[in-house]
Amino acid sequence: MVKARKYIVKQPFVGLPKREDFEIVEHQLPPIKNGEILVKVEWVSVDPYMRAYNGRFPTPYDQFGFNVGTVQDSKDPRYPVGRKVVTHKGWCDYTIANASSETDRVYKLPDLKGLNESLAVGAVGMPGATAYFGLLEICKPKAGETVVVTGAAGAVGTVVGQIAKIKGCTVIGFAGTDEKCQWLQSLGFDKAFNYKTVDASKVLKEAAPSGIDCYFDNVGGELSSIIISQMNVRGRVAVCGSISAYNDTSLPEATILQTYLVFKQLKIEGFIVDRWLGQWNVAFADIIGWIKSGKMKTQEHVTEGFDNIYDAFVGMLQGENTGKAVVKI
Ligand SMILES: NC(=O)C1=CN([C@@H]2O[C@H](COP(=O)(O)OP(=O)(O)OC[C@H]3O[C@@H](n4cnc5c(N)ncnc54)[C@H](OP(=O)(O)O)[C@@H]3O)[C@@H](O)[C@H]2O)C=CC1
Ligand SMILES: CCCCC/C=C/C=O
Repeated sequence: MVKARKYIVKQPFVGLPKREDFEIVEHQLPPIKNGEILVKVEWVSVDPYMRAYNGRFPTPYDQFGFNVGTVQDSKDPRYPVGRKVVTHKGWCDYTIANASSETDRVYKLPDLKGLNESLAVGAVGMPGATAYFGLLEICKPKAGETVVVTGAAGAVGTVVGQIAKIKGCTVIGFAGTDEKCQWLQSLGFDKAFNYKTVDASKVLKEAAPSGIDCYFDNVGGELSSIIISQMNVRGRVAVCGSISAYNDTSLPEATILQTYLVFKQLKIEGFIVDRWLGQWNVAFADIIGWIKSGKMKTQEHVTEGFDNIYDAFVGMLQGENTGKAVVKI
């Protein structure tokens, strides 16, 4: 019998999630059954969808999310003891997973070619696949075009901007501090602006005098409306998320964008990365290749310790992370 710990969400979040919305529960894991594996978790991911999806589930529920670990016991020959795996079993230190379960989402750790295993919840995990397919399949950027990405210094945004550079585009990012913006320019972004301090409309007119062709929207809100109002005819918008409003309790006032959508004939498409689940490995292979060849850089904001996952989560929601927010268990 293994003693395990996990985070339970006790009550619906109101505004920014509070520590008392969670409870850490210690429990005995039963012996594994046929088809199951026992996993020792080493890396846990904290992501915005854990906030955004909160209202979808009746409480209490186990906090879901991707993690990376090692198989300690196995009754599934595909996942022998010692095998490194990714699961969607969330914020826990030990867990039992079933690779045949859609919700457990077990898959073998990709061959990272010596890169850090934590990347499997970042650039070589769900956020990397989000950036890859959202940009390439929805925005379809062409060399020479101008791409704007918000949430640019985060897990998804850093990968979006760097893929757009690899594809020969001019890339403009928006992030929440001057330090993040300087770092984005060191990654090769042509321009990066602190959305908290600049006049976004003005800086965009200067940085993209010929207009914007593609917009990868991670944040929503007025910043997105300003960007969309400066797009070129037949521009493409990939709506990935709206983190600017995840903690809001009521919908903010909206700018009327229909005029721009019609006259500029824009294409706007929301997406969930699961749409390409069967092709995530294609994204991972390309991203690993770009990292290994030096064309793409990654950074992680690492929090240490199981007891600190809540702090890592709200820190990420408040912009403490540059790059991917992860927790080392
Ligand atoms: N559609 C899909 O399938 C998926 C969607 N997503 C979405 O992608 C987006 C980015 O996720 P991810 O890269 O994991 O997270 P990040 O690593 O970018 O972390 C979240 C960041 O959001 C920024 N932020 C917080 N509040 C605001 C605000 N009011 N306005 C603008 N930015 C804000 C902060 O950076 P800063 O300092 O710049 O403010 C913070 O660091 C989210 O909207 C998420 O929901 C993610 C994965 C899959
Ligand atoms: C279960 C993995 C899919 C996460 C999609 C995220 C959407 C919004 O943030």
